[in-house]
Amino acid sequence: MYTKGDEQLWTGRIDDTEKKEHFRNFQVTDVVNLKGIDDNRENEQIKEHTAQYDVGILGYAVDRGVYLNQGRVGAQQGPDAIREKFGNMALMNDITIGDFGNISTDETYVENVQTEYAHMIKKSHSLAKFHLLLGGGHDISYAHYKGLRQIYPHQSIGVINIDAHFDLRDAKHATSGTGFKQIIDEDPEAGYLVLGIQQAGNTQHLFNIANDRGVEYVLAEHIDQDSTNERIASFIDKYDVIMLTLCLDVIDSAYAPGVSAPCSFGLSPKQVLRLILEVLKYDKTQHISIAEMNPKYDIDGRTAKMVGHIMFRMLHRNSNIE
Ligand SMILES: N=CN[C@@H](CCC(=O)O)C(=O)O
Ligand SMILES: [Mn+2]
Ligand SMILES: [Mn+2]
Repeated sequence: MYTKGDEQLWTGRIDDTEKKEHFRNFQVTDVVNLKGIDDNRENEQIKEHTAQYDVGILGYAVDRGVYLNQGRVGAQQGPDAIREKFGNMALMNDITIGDFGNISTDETYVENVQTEYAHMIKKSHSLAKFHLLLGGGHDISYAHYKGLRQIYPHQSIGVINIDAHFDLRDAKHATSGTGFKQIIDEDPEAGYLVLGIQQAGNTQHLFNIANDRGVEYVLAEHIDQDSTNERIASFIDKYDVIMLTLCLDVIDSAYAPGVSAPCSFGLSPKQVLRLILEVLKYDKTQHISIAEMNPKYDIDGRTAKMVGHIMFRMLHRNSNIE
């Protein structure tokens, strides 16, 4: 079900109400009700009623897929926790932000909410130049892919996942651990590159699936090798559109305790940011999903704040919105 963004989340310290150089992100954020925008007339209505935002935020407030994957729940509150931290960070450059609200579900399974989320990704696409899709469990990955498929029906899609895990599980129902298996089963043209894989975090069976299905990956301990950039470049070169998704459990649990499945020997935030900026450099990515933010296990909001920082750095070095 769709819920308009909560205006109360976009509040914070006010240094000045007029001069932009004093502003924080919340002071340039509009809460936009997507329900008010007709599916079939979206482009005309956008022109009439809404400027195009530099950045759009759409939340996937769902942790049912984590539960179905035997994980610890709490990520339903992830999108709002990130909004609060990001909103209070300084505004750099003269960007505008649209909060397009959250999708959530009361259902047992996540297939329907994934379909609804994909529809909302399509619907909000022309409302912003760059989109942040905030989770929620990593079942957001399949919804992200389905949304891109609707936006780009004929283009090839390469999927880059910054993650400790392959998420290549087979299951009767979609979960937070099945998203990329669903994508490659459904779309033989899609490619899949995972950056930051933990050997201890994936069984031999999952490595076998990855190898059998031609999945490309870089282990966490090899991420700083020069060859990583070459792997990214040659992967991106093969596809028209790049879907970029970040599973926050790729980051060491010292920095990111507030995730569904915390990780030892994970990447540092700097390493992750470097990977994201490297991918964005190729200008084939207009949507990034950020998954598994779980405020229930966060310590002093440090994980949510780190995500806010990652968003800040992405948005202020992003050629899509310059
Ligand atoms: N989305 C997360 N997926 C991981 C979870 C691992 C864990 O719970 O330890 C997976 O299925 O492998
Ligand atoms: Mn993961
Ligand atoms: Mn994942």
